[in-house]
Amino acid sequence: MSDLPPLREVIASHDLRANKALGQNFLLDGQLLARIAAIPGDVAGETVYEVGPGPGGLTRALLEAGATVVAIERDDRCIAALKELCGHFPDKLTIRAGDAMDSVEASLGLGGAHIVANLPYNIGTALLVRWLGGESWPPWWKSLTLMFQEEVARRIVAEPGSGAYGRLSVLAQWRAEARIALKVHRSAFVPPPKVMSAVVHIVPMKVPDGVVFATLERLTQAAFGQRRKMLRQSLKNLPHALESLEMLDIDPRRRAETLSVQDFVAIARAIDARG
Ligand SMILES: C[S@@+](CC[C@H](N)C(=O)[O-])C[C@H]1O[C@@H](n2cnc3c(N)ncnc32)[C@H](O)[C@@H]1O
Repeated sequence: MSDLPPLREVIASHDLRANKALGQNFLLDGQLLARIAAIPGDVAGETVYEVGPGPGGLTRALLEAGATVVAIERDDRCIAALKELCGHFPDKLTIRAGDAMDSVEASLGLGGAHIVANLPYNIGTALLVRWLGGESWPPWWKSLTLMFQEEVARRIVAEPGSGAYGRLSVLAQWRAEARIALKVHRSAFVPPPKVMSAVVHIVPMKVPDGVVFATLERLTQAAFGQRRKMLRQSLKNLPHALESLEMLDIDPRRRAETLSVQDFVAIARAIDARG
């Protein structure tokens, strides 16, 4: 929208100096923001839930792509700036002031929404695990398009045998498809963070039968909590785990990082069948 003030002007007029404690690293490059907004596909007519809109750069890009946006922001200084944006997109933007960690998303009427966020790094992983968790699948969201530190993004999409493969890889990949959609150089942010970033795109897939999320969570926590140890050691306190390995013919001398996502699913299913 041509009559929108430049983001730098919004930041100056609302005195939005970046607050480190809130993980504030803003994106101001319109072309880059449009590329991120396009990652979920065509969002025209779709609802997008955005966490941490800040001065509203990504929010603008999503609105310009035709989405209806519900955004939650914790920093009151940003709320006034975002309210101005509402005036440019009547009925298309809803701003919630509050903490995304406390937000009861089910009450926001977000069913079928895409989640798109340049996340504050301190809460990114916790929110991701929450969105990936839950017994009901497919989830209420249609896709996740989330900015992480590149190292975390690599863990989410990692394959077995790599150093990055771990609990987050299994939780993200057992019933969803995860890929790195875009790498973002640290210099694209104001102020630049110390490390590089990447946008991960996650789409739900069919859930494997007979597996409970909580079991998979306990299993991956135990297995990767002591990732250098053999499974017979790391899983010895998890009820039914060692019998399940035996039943599945998985060598208990193996280490967690050598098991595929399907192996973890099979072990969790066998534990649940016994429990
Ligand atoms: C990395 S900045 C991204 C800002 C903007 N989306 C952009 O791309 O320029 C993260 C934003 O999340 C907000 N934030 C931090 N913790 C939050 C929380 N718990 N709930 C909601 N928003 C939060 C910050 O105030 C900040 O605006």
